[in-house]
Amino acid sequence: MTQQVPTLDIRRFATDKDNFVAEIGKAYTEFGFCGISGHGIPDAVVENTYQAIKQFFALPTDVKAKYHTPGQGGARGYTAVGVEKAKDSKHPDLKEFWHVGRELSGPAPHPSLYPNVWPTEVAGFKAATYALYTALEQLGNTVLEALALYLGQQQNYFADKVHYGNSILRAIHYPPIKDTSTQSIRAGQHEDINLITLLVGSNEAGLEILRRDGSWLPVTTIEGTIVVNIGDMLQRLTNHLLPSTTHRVVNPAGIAASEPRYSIPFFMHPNPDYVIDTLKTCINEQQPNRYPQAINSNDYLMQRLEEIGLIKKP
Ligand SMILES: O=C(O)CCC(=O)C(=O)O
Ligand SMILES: [Fe+2]
Repeated sequence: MTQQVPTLDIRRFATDKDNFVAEIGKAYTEFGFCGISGHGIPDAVVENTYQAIKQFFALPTDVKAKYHTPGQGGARGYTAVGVEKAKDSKHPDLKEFWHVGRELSGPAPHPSLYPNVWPTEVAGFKAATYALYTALEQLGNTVLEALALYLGQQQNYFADKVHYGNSILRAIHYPPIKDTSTQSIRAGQHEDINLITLLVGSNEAGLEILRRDGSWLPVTTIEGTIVVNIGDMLQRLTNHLLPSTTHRVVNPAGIAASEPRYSIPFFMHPNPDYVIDTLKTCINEQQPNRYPQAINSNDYLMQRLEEIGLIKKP
């Protein structure tokens, strides 16, 4: 039987907690990925965001370029095709994207929490995308509660570590592929940097994860499922108990190459001044601490953004 990334109904976290926690832990230790259904995010919240981002990406290149802020590593607003590449890859990804960050009600608790920019050309862009940001953050908090229990911590372990996290909603447009002889792919193989990623729109073909035997497994889920995967920060915190699984987005074959693809990952980050120090519950004689040196999460992020071409080395 071909293996599949499992899908779990998040409502069971309230009704069947112990089993749910065991099952989600098993899914992550095996795959680093899990589909989440029963999340209650209305279709309209997702659909409104897709409408808004499709309108934005359809704007002329020079209009979109106005929304790129130099020196921020693409943290907010627009990043053009050809800028981001996977770590260790020679070829840039075939994608452009827009980043929405946290809206702050007062002064920024950390300088990396930049203000958002919003495109004036698309009516309702902020309302639509920020509604999705908020909904995904809430779902992410619930997934982190389940993972905290799996890791032998209090359910609310992550709450005060993410409440002003520098989380980012990334709306991605992979344009139709005109040059089918290109060496680039839509998203070169990589691991996500953050704690967890919640991916909306993964029911469109193309996403694949790397299995331990070296094969690529397509992630196929039914519509409405949100795929949630572990990123490098959580892998590091858990001493690789929860693996940050390598994944990529491949170019479609044949006629499908002329179709665009859209997807919306939400990269959930800890507070920028949170220090990632390996959990004691994840260290033992068989699994000695791989990271005896703790690291500030914003410093870690900066190192990683350099590797993928989003910020220049100082
Ligand atoms: O587009 C997708 O399905 C995945 C994108 C992704 O892996 C990323 O942006 O980190
Ligand atoms: Fe990714």
